[in-house]
Amino acid sequence: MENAWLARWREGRIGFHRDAPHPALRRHWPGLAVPAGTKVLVPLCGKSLDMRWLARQGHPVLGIELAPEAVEQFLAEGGEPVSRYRQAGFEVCRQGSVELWRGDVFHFHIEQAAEIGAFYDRAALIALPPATRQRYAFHLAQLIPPGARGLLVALTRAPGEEQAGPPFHVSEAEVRELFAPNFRLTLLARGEPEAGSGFREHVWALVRRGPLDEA
Ligand SMILES: C[S@@+](CC[C@H](N)C(=O)[O-])C[C@H]1O[C@@H](n2cnc3c(N)ncnc32)[C@H](O)[C@@H]1O
Repeated sequence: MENAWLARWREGRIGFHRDAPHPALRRHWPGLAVPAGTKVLVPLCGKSLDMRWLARQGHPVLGIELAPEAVEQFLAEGGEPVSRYRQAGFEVCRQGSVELWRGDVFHFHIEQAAEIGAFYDRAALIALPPATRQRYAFHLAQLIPPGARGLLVALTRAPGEEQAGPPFHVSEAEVRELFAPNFRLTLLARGEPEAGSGFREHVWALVRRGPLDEA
């Protein structure tokens, strides 16, 4: 069966896309104190302008995205020259200091992740169905070195709507359960319910634990 996200991109059903960098990124990224020059992994990146914002803060960015439309639209909207090559089964497109790896995030492995030192997940975890979220949290932990930090913007749905999705309702308890084995978590902010949808975004800071860093 075709991944439902590919159909969404083909049909232009991308209500999740924002036409400006996410306020939570602008507000909370500086507090993580990730040094400029640190490469930031952006899993399930879509064509998010958050990647350009991160690049402007001096970070090389590595986005991973399944949908060719997302990648091509991002590059076209950037308007800068693009270089393309294939690596490890991915089509990699580089524009300025942003590289987009087109393919399945679960096929992206540690050998390709050598330089990554931080991450940013907005609407990646919550794009995945329950069983896949466990796999994602574990996979992310494999790609991120001890001490690396990241921001996670998750989402809850209005009471009574929790079974719908995507985007999926992911409670605070589930975020803790998924990530606590490998990350230290701090809930930074609980957003207000969005008018109409009732979606609430929650912002978390995560730090990858080292082997001696007890839960
Ligand atoms: C809810 S959107 C969020 C996009 C982006 N983070 C943003 O904030 O606009 C989720 C994205 O994940 C992509 N996606 C879904 N499954 C994926 C997978 N297994 N590997 C890579 N990308 C995937 C979809 O195509 C979609 O663009």
